[in-house]
Amino acid sequence: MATVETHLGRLRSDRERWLLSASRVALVAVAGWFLLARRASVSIDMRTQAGIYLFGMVALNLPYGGYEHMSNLKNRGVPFGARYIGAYLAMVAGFVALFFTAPVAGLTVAIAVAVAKGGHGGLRVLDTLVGTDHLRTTPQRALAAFVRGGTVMIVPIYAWPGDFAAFSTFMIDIFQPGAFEAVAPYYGDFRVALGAVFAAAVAVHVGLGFQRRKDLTTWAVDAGETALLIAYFAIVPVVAAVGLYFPLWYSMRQSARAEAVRSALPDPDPESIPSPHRVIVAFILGTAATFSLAALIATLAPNPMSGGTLLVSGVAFFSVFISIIALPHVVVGGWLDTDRGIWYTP
Ligand SMILES: CC1=C(/C=C/C(C)=C/C=C/C(C)=C/C=O)C(C)(C)CCC1
Repeated sequence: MATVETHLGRLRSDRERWLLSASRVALVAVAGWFLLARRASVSIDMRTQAGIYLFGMVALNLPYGGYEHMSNLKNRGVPFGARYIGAYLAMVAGFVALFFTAPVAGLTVAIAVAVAKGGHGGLRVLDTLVGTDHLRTTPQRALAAFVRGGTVMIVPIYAWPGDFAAFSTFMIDIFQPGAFEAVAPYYGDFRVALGAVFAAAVAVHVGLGFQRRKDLTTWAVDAGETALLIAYFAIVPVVAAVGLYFPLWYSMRQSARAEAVRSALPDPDPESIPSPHRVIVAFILGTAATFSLAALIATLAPNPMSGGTLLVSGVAFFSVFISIIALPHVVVGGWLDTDRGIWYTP
């Protein structure tokens, strides 16, 4: 039996506490390993990084996304499910069209999706499991989400410019070979300007949170985790860093949040629990739709092997693909569905 303690008005079980701690320990361990490796002049090559990314994102993180949809759509009736899936597919189609017609804009949106997902998802974990009393207004919450999510992409844009630009090129080349060249000369200035905006955002977020805190712990956990994420993305090479962040941090913490939400609700009516065969059919249909979409994009795109080798091209292709299916996940499932969306917090 998990012991339950009241913390800032929230309920946390041992398992939820364990998952939060495990996500922090995992990031510290990965960053520590890369720090030691660098000191010992051991560098990991791009093939290994790409293998880590694909394992983390495809084998570990993708199934978690499927689970989020399943639990979100469970028992919500056919009209709701149809509207949700309709809106979802419309956004997917729009984003695919954007990549084909304006891939630089497509890449920009993909980066924004990763920031939004890490940021808003992370904020909801804090809401449920830690407390966010230090974040009083909507603009302050938006700033908190920007800072948390910004660690995932903005810190690597600054800390790993070579690899970031190379993979940006591969992602764009899938659709229009050579199109990155038009913006490549601005990367250096953009990197410095974005880095400065981000540093200012972090300072304001941490400072304002301290000023408005009710309880020092909540603010300290937020500030400490922000510092951990910044250090992690600055130390760990970008491809391995992103590939491990989503399964080890994002999904692990969301599953702790989902557990807390579930245990805060009354026990479900046994009649409303879907039968195993419906769950299995839904999972298979979801998997088939996901893989068919990937196959369709790979078939239609002029240059799906833009990175040259299988693993490097796989990272570029999967990053485009996961962003395409994650955009409606964030907008439809996360922002529009305020009743029981993917980041629902009671
Ligand atoms: C631009 C760029 C990248 C982009 C990755 C993206 C955009 C990942 C999106 C992930 C999402 C949305 C996951 C959701 O669960 C890499 C590969 C890190 C390499 C460096 C350059």
